[in-house]
Amino acid sequence: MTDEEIRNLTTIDAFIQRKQPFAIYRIPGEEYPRFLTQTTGEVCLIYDVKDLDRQRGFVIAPFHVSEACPIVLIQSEQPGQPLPIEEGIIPDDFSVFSSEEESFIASCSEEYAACFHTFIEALSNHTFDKLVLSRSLTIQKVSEFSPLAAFRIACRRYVHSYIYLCYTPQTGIWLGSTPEILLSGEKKEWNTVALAGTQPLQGGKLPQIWDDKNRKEQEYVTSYIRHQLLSLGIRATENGPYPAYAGALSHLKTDFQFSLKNSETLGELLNVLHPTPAVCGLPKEEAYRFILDNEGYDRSYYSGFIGWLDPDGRTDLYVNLRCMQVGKETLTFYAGGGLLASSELNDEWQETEKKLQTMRRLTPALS
Ligand SMILES: C=C(O[C@H]1C=CC=C(C(=O)O)[C@@H]1O)C(=O)O
Repeated sequence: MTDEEIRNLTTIDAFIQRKQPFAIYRIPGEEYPRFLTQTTGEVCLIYDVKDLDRQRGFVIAPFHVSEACPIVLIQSEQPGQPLPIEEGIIPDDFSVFSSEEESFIASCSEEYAACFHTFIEALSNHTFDKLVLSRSLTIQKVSEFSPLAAFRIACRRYVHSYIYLCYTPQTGIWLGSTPEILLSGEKKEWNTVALAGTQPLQGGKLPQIWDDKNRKEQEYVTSYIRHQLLSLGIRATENGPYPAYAGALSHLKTDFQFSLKNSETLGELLNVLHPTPAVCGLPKEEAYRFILDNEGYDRSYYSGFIGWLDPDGRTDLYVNLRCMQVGKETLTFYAGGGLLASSELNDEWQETEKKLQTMRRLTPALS
C-alpha cells in the first residue's frame, strides 16, 4: 500500500475484503486522525478485562465479555500514525442532515416502554439507585454509505469527541463518536471522568442550569469512581461537575486526575472502573446482571470501551457510546440513558432519540 493510498484511504474496502484488522481514530484536540493496522497474525482475543494487564494494542471491549463477544486486541507494532485525510474524500452528494431536518420518533416503542417499566419498578422498590436502559435501532444501509466519509464528517462535526472507525473479522465494522474517557494517560499522570446527565445545547452553547435528576445521576457516577479508585489505594484530584460538549448535546462532567505507581496493572484498574454507572448502574454487580437479564437485546460492543492501550507509552481508552455497527445491508445504532426512580418514560425515550442522532446524521438519507 502506498502513502498516497493510505492518505486517501481508497484501500479501506480492500482491508475489509482481505479481513485485515485496522483502526482509525481521532483524539479530541488532535488535528489528524491516527491509523493503525495489524499486518501479521491473528488479532488477540481476551476473555477477562483483568487480562489486559501488560497488553498493548487497539482494544475493542464489549459491555459483557463472552465466547461470542470477546475483547479484541489489534496488535499493531506501533500506535496509530497521524494521517492527513483529504477533505475531498467526502462525496459531494453526501447529504448531512441539518438539525432542522432530523426525524425523531415521537412515541416510544412497546419494547422500550415494557423495559422502562421493569427498570422503574426495580428503582422504585430501592433494589437499585440507578440503572442505565439502552436500545438499538437498525435501518437499511443505502448503497452510497461510506464508513470512511462518515468518519471524516464526524471528525469535522464533533471536535470535542473521540472519533473512531475500526474493523476486525470478530467485531465487524464499528464507527463512533464518544465524549467519555474511561482511562487515559501515560507514565505517572492518568485521567478518567464521571460523565452523566444530558441536555441539548442551547443555541449552540452549554446549558448552565441542570435539574436535580441530572445532577444526582452524575453524582452517582462521581462517587462510584472515587470509591473504585480508593479501593485500589488511588487518591485522585477532582474537578467538576461542569457542563461539557458532546456533539449537539451536553453532559455534566467531573475530571479525575491521579498518578499510578506503575502501569503494569491497567487491566485490574479497567476491571474496577468498567462498567461505570454511566452505562450500567448501582449497585454495580447486581445492576450488571439485571441489565443482561432484562434489557431484551445484546449491547455487543456498545457501552464497552475502545482505544489504544499501552502500559509503556500513552493510553487513550473511551467508553463506546454514540456508535453504530456497519453490517452488509444494515446500520445498527445504539444509545441509552441513566434512569432514577423519578425518570419519565417520554423524556428518556427522547433522550435516546437525540443520542441516536449523533450517528444517524452522518448517514445519507434514504430516498
Ligand atoms: C449511555 C449513554 O450515555 C451516558 C453518558 C452520558 C450521559 C448519559 C445520560 O445522561 O444518561 C449516559 O450516562 C449513551 O450515550 O448511550
